[in-house]
Amino acid sequence: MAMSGFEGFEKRLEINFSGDDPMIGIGLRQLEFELLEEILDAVQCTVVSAMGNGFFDAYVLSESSLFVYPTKIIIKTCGTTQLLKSIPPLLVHAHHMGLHVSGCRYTRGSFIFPKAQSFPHSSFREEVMYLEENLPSNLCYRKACVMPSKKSKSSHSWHVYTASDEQYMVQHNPDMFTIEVCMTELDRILARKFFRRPGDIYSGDLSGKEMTALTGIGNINPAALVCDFGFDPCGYSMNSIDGAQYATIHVTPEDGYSYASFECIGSHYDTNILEILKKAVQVFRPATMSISITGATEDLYTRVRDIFQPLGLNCRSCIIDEFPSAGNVVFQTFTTRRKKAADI
Ligand SMILES: C[S@+](CC[C@H](N)C(=O)[O-])C[C@H]1O[C@@H](n2cnc3c(N)ncnc32)[C@H](O)[C@@H]1O
Repeated sequence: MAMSGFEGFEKRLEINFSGDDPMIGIGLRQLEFELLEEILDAVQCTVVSAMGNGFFDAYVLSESSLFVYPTKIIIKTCGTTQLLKSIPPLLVHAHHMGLHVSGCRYTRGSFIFPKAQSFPHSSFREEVMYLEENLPSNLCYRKACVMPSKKSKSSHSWHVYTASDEQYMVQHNPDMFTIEVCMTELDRILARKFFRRPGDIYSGDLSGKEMTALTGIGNINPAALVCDFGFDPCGYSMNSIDGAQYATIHVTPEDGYSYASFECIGSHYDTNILEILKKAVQVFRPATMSISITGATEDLYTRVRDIFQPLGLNCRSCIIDEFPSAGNVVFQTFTTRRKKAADI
């Protein structure tokens, strides 16, 4: 942990694969646990809890989450983890299974403690150089961009890198989108629910279950299965699985650098997703928030913006950029009325 505090803002890496393997129905899910541990070792985090269904496996990590689908892997890590170092061992193991990379997307917000990060995360420039050096040359459609929250010098930006090959451009499903919510300055009373009670002797699993119930996180999507973990003395992580779709929440409740994230994937035909998003934000009532949607339509990001107004969270900036194979990435920032737009 940084001397200054825990870095809640996550780095997120999604890698898509393709191949002629007859086992493609299982694909990356065949990876033995020891090999997953080896990949996570390079990142400097560990598995603390796991579950799966017919579609994918979901792991809660000591620093955020890992999702393994047959041809897609998503790793999200916070703190001072070195997420991009997962790429070389992951590509080696995938290659042994007859899978090759067809698409990659790396995203993150602005770190609260950027100086605490080490190689290859000391700057976005360094991250992009590392990605360029470690991804195969068939990913010829590449783009890196920092999306600011304001035209002037901004304190919060969304960093996006995408790379894909011809095949991924064809296979990519435009009906799906990813929502990444980063919340800071959490309501202090609500944040306290993510501290363990002094003297409790619960395991991380039991503590997580208690936090899920106490905070209302368990009601966000009653149809989903939840795997949760409560850290000691504070902090919380959960993954939920609902068919082929996941959602994940991570909480750093410490005052001064409180942070929570919510992420889910959705389909443009799924009308329930906005209600889920609204419920997730209400658990934390942040004073500042950013929402990034990859694969967004105008209808979707407008509706997302509008659901938060009744909660007192006003949209302060909205920036849109197009990425090959990822479609539109829309980055919106919000603050409560009591905060001035100049604060973000
Ligand atoms: C892993 S969790 C959730 C991370 C997530 N990215 C976030 O901050 O939203 C981080 C919280 O758990 C606390 N924590 C306690 N023990 C920890 C451990 N062994 N590893 C990581 N975090 C731990 C941290 O102080 C922090 O409040």
